[in-house]
Amino acid sequence: MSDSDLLPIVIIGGGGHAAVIADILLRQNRTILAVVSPDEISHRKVFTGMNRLVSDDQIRQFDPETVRLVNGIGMIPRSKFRQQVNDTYLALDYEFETVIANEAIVSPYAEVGPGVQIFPGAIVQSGAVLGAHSIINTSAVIEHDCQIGAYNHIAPRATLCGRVRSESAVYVGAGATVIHNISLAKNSIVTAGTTVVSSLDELQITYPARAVTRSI
Ligand SMILES: CC(=O)SCCNC(=O)CCNC(=O)[C@H](O)C(C)(C)COP(=O)(O)OP(=O)(O)OC[C@H]1O[C@@H](n2cnc3c(N)ncnc32)[C@H](O)[C@@H]1OP(=O)(O)O
Repeated sequence: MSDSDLLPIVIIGGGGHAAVIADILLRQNRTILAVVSPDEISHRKVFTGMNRLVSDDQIRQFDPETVRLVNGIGMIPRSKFRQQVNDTYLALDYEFETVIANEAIVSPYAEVGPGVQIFPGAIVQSGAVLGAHSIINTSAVIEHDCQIGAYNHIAPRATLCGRVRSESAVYVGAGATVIHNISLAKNSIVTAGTTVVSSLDELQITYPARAVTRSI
């Protein structure tokens, strides 16, 4: 597919996550038709000159065959909102663009699902599989043969070592390390900064060890 075949984009959301995505897309010379945000977006320079739509309903003015959507809503632990937005528009036959920053390193031997977003500095190694609509945030590392489920968020500088497997809607916080061969079940959460050395069950959350300070 040549650049001219790429469809224009509508970004859903106007916050920080959307701003990073707009920046990535502009540097790839993509056309951004509109940013959907009930809130003002003009304080973020990257949106300068862009058309703002105030309501999700206005997306339907675009024929699904003529645009691609990008979900610019950041993922919050325990929130299903991001996924619900995708489900709504997928049911209406819209497709979500896969966004890979120029500054990300993605092995040609990795598989990247539809709607995945890979931010600058991220590394996805050979044999990794990224499930649909997952976010691989800034400088996250997905090592060889990891299998990441749909709607995961791997936050900035998190590292998944070799052959980590995650099911859907897993959240790995910033700077966390998950050692090799670990499984993270559906809806589990690794809090920021944690080193995970044993697998997590569904809806489990793991916290890092903390230094204890007391008077001596
Ligand atoms: C571009 C971007 O910015 S993307 C966003 C990146 N952001 C992140 O990665 C942060 C993700 N968030 C986290 O990791 C959070 O810690 C959460 C939301 C998962 C915490 O979840 P909760 O279960 O609600 O934890 P809660 O806030 O109730 O805290 C429980 C205890 O754990 C502690 N705690 C929570 N998170 C952490 C953490 N990451 N490291 C150390 N201690 C923590 C709290 O201080 C609290 O301690 P206390 O009981 O002694 O008071």
